[in-house]
Amino acid sequence: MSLSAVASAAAASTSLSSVNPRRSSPASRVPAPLRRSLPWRPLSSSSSSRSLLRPVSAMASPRTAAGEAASRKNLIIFDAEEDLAASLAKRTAELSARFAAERGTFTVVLSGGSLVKALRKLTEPPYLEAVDWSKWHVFWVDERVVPKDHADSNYKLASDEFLSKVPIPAGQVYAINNALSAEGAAEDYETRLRQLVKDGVIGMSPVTGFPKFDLMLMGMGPDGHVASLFPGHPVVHENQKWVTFVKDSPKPPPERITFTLPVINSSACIALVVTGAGKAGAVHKALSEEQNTSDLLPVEMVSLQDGELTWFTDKSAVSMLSSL
Ligand SMILES: O=C1O[C@H](COP(=O)(O)O)[C@@H](O)[C@H](O)[C@H]1O
Repeated sequence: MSLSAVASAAAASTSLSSVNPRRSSPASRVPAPLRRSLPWRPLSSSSSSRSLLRPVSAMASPRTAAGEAASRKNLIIFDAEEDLAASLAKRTAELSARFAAERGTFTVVLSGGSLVKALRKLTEPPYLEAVDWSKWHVFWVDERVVPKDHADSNYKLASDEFLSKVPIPAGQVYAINNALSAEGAAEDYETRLRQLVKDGVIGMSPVTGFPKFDLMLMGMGPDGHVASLFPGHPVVHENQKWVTFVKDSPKPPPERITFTLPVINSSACIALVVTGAGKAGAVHKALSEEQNTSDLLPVEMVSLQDGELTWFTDKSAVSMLSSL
């Protein structure tokens, strides 16, 4: 798929998005080559370097359950990682202002990995001065059970690249207790989350009964894993606990704690940052229409009950999506 194909898909859909979907199916108005396998309806295309797309209503698809009607999914494709980072910073700052005004706090959940570098523009003007960092409460969607100064620590990565550069109060940064076993650290983290819900720092989803974080900033591995929920691992199906653990992660280090899918899926907003050709296969499986519901990757199981999931991608990551 060339960029021009993406751009023309976006151009086609810009006019489509003005059509009332109740009167006319957007998909039926897409030019024939795009129609058959175009699950995403572009919202706008303000420049050749960006395409903003939203799934057609049918994308809420057979695999979604009742109650997910309020969920929204967007796909943004950037020419350059620099543009992605700028857009991610802008979106995060907007959400920070919105939730701080609405709730008095902004609960932000970080992953490790490549996501962290994409946050760098938040540490620069205008965001460094404009964001009310005193409202931020920071959590990890997954963490490796290693010392905080270990090269594999997601805390260390975030601290070095992001948290040390912005004035979030230290008491509002919730690292795991790495002195405990994986099981103990998961239990301890869940206990602390429950207390923060009682204290009114973290909201609760009235729909799911799980905590509702304002924004999860997450990456995805080349195998389609999110957090430390790996394909085929039984913890992917955990539906009671808020936080669980693995001791046999296929990606080192083996011992980790992770939010469970019900918690991830109760978020108000998720920004899923996925770049590079190495992730194109998982992106294709997750976003193409040819979905096999019996063999879902963890990323395919990310489906917000009542919130907005936005994929921040680049051309390489979506290069196997023939529908664009
Ligand atoms: O192990 C992990 O991997 C994923 C993906 O990392 P990436 O470098 O491929 O983006 C990350 O989201 C997760 O937090 C981390 O523990």
